[in-house]
Amino acid sequence: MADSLTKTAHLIINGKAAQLPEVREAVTAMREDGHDLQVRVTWEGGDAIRLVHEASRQGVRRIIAGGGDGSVNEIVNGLMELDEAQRPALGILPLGSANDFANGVGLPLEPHEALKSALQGTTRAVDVARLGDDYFINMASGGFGAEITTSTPVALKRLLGGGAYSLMGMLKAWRYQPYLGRLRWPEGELDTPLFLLAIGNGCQAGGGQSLAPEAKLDDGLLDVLIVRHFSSLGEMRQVIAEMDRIPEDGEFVRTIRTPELSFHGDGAFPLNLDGEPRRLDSFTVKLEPRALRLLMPADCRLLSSPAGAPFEFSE
Ligand SMILES: Nc1ncnc2c1ncn2[C@@H]1O[C@H](COP(=O)(O)OP(=O)(O)OP(=O)(O)O)[C@@H](O)[C@H]1O
Ligand SMILES: [Mg+2]
Repeated sequence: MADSLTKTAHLIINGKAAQLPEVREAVTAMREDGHDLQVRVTWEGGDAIRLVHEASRQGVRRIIAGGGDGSVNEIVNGLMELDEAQRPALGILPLGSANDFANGVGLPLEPHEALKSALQGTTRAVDVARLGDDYFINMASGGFGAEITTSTPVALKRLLGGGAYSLMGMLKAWRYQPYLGRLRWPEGELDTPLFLLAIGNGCQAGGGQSLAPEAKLDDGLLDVLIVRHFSSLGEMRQVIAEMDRIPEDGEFVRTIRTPELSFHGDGAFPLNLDGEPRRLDSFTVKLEPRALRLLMPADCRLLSSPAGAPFEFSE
């Protein structure tokens, strides 16, 4: 254990956040505690993946992602390109504006606590979702969910918070159209005009919106939220009421749990992977069960079984 604490960990940090005094202080404090923590800074998108590969070639077994959900997503993609046996464990130093994944997992947000938890915490194998060649660890949100998580998070907050009248006006002004397509999963299918689709490995997106409140990171299942298109204020009130309790089979809101889900649409469907925007006609999301070891506090609420094990080097 003492031996493992002296081994190198890499903090790969978004250049935007690298000079924050509290980050410097946290790194210094961890080094004073005896951790061999090296820092790598990104300049632009794509750097983090390259730095993950470099770290892995140097035999680094722990990588800490310093940044927001986009940085975590990029580092997860870098890690998933590596063979599972060589794949370093992932810790998170949340430095984004939303930090939906870190918040959902319940990771400490204060830099010193976050680094401490990453370097001294337990490691747990968690599922990672894959869509084509892209991985995501937290959530894919589609339809209105994708529009709002990229452009106007305020709108989703209004929907969930009950500001129906203003939202309905806004949707009309946008000439809001439903997304047509068919959802398929191993146990069923659904052909319905969609308002919002959320595919959760983690539980929240869009800056704290709990779209998959029951999601677990290690259950081999995606928690899918399907919200059917609505066209009147009365229907919207019903949607809002249902979003409040997220039923399994409501009039507009439906939830399913599945290891795999595909969507075949009539046109380009806006989709957001961990906050990164895409437009796709059709796609399939599959889980890679327990493919990544996450460094986290032992009592994480997103795990289906409670106890974690202290980080051990496998070599
Ligand atoms: N030095 C840099 N300056 C600006 N952008 C960068 C830099 N390095 C990397 N990036 C890009 O910034 C993107 C977003 O960063 P990140 O997710 O860390 O912050 P954020 O968007 O503020 O966080 P959140 O998604 O939690 O709100 C990354 O995916 C990466 O492509
Ligand atoms: Mg799950």
